[in-house]
Order: sequence, then structure tokens, then C-alpha cells
Amino acid sequence: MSAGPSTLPPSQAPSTLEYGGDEISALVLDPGQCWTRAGFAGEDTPKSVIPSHYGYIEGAGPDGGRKLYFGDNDVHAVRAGMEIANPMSDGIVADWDTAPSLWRYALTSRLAQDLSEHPLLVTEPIWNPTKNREKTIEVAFEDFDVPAFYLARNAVCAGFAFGKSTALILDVGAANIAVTPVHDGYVLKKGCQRQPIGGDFLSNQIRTHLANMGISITPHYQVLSKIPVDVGKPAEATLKTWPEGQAPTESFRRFEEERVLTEFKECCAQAWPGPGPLPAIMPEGGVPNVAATRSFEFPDGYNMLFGLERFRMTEGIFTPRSMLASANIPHPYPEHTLGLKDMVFAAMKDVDVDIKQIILNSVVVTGAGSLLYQFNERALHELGIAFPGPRVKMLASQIPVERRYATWLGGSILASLGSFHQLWISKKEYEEHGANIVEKRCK
Ligand SMILES: Nc1ncnc2c1ncn2[C@@H]1O[C@H](COP(=O)(O)OP(=O)(O)OP(=O)(O)O)[C@@H](O)[C@H]1O
Repeated sequence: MSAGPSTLPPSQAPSTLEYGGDEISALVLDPGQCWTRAGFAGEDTPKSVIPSHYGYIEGAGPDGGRKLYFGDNDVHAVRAGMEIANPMSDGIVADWDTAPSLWRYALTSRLAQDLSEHPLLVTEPIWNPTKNREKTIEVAFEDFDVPAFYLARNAVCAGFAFGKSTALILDVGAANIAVTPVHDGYVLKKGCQRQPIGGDFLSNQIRTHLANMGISITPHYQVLSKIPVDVGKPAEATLKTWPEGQAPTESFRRFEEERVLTEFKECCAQAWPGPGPLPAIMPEGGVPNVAATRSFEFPDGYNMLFGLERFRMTEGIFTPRSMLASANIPHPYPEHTLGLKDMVFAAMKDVDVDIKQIILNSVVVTGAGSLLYQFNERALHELGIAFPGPRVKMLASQIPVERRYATWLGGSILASLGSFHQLWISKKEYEEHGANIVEKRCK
């Protein structure tokens, strides 16, 4: 069971040299739908990576308000009455009452004690609306009291992580897959595409498939003990029970179920590598490098072999009409959804012919969702179909951490460049011009 991709054990304090002394470095915050990543500019991984989900118990906080729980340890702890929520929706902030507290926790719990000493760079998706951008700068200067601030586009940062200021960024996150053309460090806004077929969609596809097979998911926290059973045989597990009124909430169960689904994505689900869409039956003799079946053991010990199904669960990303459907599990409408190839095609449609080839020469793959086994192979085939003439070159790190943190890393590189200093918005400038300065300075 993965404990989340934190890079520093919670018990280990960061070196004082990192935030104290003469060297005051900027902080970089990359808030995502699934994870919130924070760290010092100039470093190559974020030291503080916390779930964007948080826990709360009504009436347990000061003055009878909400008590909030942030961070891996607290949010996964079993507590009576603790609900799980997420201030992000569609990859942007939807709940401004909680997001600043979550960010403060990410920035201060393991990094800086005093935010007023550190300039802050925050990353954002291209579809972040003006009111959210203004709210972000307000939070930075008024709540956190930072001395300087910058808001950087995710896609531009991901390109920088690969040393590219001109590239096509293919970001497979939790809420969306986004395809963004970037030229000379600026997003070509007309070309930006996004579809709700990221990791959350994949989770729902797996849920649907398991539900159709009659498999229910029992999260780890519900299992007291289990004994091994043969493939496909009913689980023989003893489940925990709680006194009346003490059982964990439904939102907590759902959150913990998502962890099992992520394990399933990591170990069992796979993209059909192509070329071409997933066939209805496995070709005779199989396909090179494709194992016919893989087993997956659920937390209660139930285990099953998955064959073609583990490709079917992911095919909707590439061929929306292949989405699995269920009345009770939300899915986008296949007929209104673009698959990866059509997204890339639409993103490049209006790109000037002079720079098209340069952009296609640097297709950067980022986001933890792209770690789906053989996603890159399939994506490369799909791009080859969309652009049969020009040479398409894909840049995808083989190191998972680099794929997970590319956006953060690009922000870290950007904020530590000497030439970046002129781009920071100072507190004085914010006070003079107001929050709308972010629209003028952070393009
Ligand atoms: N090995 C893997 N294979 C497939 N999916 C994975 C793998 N590891 C993690 N994921 C999925 O990746 C998603 C998280 O991706 P990422 O951390 O890039 O999201 P995020 O940046 O928080 O979200 P967003 O970009 O939508 O704001 C989750 O849905 C998770 O289940």
C-alpha cells in the first residue's frame, strides 16, 4: 500500500539551511486535484506532498466550528464522523474557505516557518478563471504575507522541466487530460484542450467494470484479518466493526476505495499499446510485450485474473465510444468527448505552420496518470495517426517521480533563475495596482 509520494519522512525536519540563514529561497506550490506539492525553488523534488483531500469533523473545532485534518497521516486516520472533501474541482480551486488553509499546511508543515520571508510561485492550469487568479494573489499577499508572488502556467512549467520553452504538453492528471501548445514560454491559448478523462475517469471505469463483474471493493481499513483464497473464490476476511455512531463516514470509505483503485491502476490496468484501437478479442498468439492476464488481490483477499478487461477499462481515453457505462457511476458522454488523438489534433489545428514541426518535436508527457503501463506507446501511435507526415518526438521521463512532479520542477527551475527576478510581483506593486495586476504580469 503506497503511503503517497512524500519525499521526506514526516518525522524528519528539513535542514535549517534550507529556510534559514542568508539564503532565502522562494517557495513553489503546485496545487492539483489529487496532490498538493510544495517545496523550495532550486530543488528537484517537492519536499512536501500532501493529498488535496482533507478531513473535517463538524462541531469539533474551536468555537464549535469545523475541525480540519490535512496531510497523509491525518486524512487517512480512521475517525468517527470525519468527512472527506476536496477544495479543488476540475483542477482549480472551488472552495476558497479551505484551500488557503491546505496551502498553508503544505508550505509550513515541512518547509518554511515564516512565509513572509519567502517569495511564492504558484502554478495554475490554463482554464483558471480571472477571479481565481485574483483570489490566489490576494491569499498570497494578505493571508500569507509573502514579499513577492508569481502565478505560472502548468504547461509552461512542465516544458521547462524538460528544458523546452516550445513544446506540446500532454498532462494526464486526476481531473483532466490537458493538451497545451506552448511557444517561447507562452501558452497558445486557442489550442488548449482538456477533457474529463484523467485519473478520476479511469477510477470510475474500473469501478464500473468491477461492479459489472459483481466485485465490491473493501478498503484496507475495513479488514481486520483475511486468509488466502483461490482465484475467483469468495473472500474469507473478518471485517472490522464499530460501535453505533462510531463507524467511518461514507465519504471516508469512498476516499479509501480510491486508494485501492490507484493500486489497481499501478499494478493491473494497462493501455492497449496499439497500433490501432483495442481489438474485441485478443489476437492469436497474444501481442509482444503484453501479458495476457494479470492478477490483482483486493484488500479482503479476493483475487482475480484480469485479461482483456484490464485494457477495456482504459480504452475510453483513446476511443471514447469504448467507455464502459453504468447508470450509477458518473462518466462523460462518449459522443461529446474527444479521445487523446482528437485532442492533440484540435490543439495543433491553428498552430502556425512554421512552428508546428518544432512543437511536434517536443511532445512532453507529464502527470501521474501517464504512468499507466504502456500509455506512452499508445499515445505515440495515436500521434502518428494524427500527424502521419511530420516527425513526432515524445519526451517522457522513465523516472516516475519526474513524471509526477514535472510541473512543480519546472516552477522550481523558473523561480530560481536569475533572470526571473524581474517577473516577481512585489508586495508594493500589489498594494499599488490591486489583485488585477496578476492578469497583466502573469500571462
Ligand atoms: N501508475 C499509475 N498508473 C495510472 N494512474 C496513476 C498511477 N499513479 C497514479 N495514478 C493516478 O494519477 C492521478 C493523479 O495524477 P496527478 O498527481 O498528476 O494529478 P493532479 O496534478 O493532482 O491532478 P490535476 O492535474 O487533475 O489537477 C490519480 O488519479 C492517480 O490514481
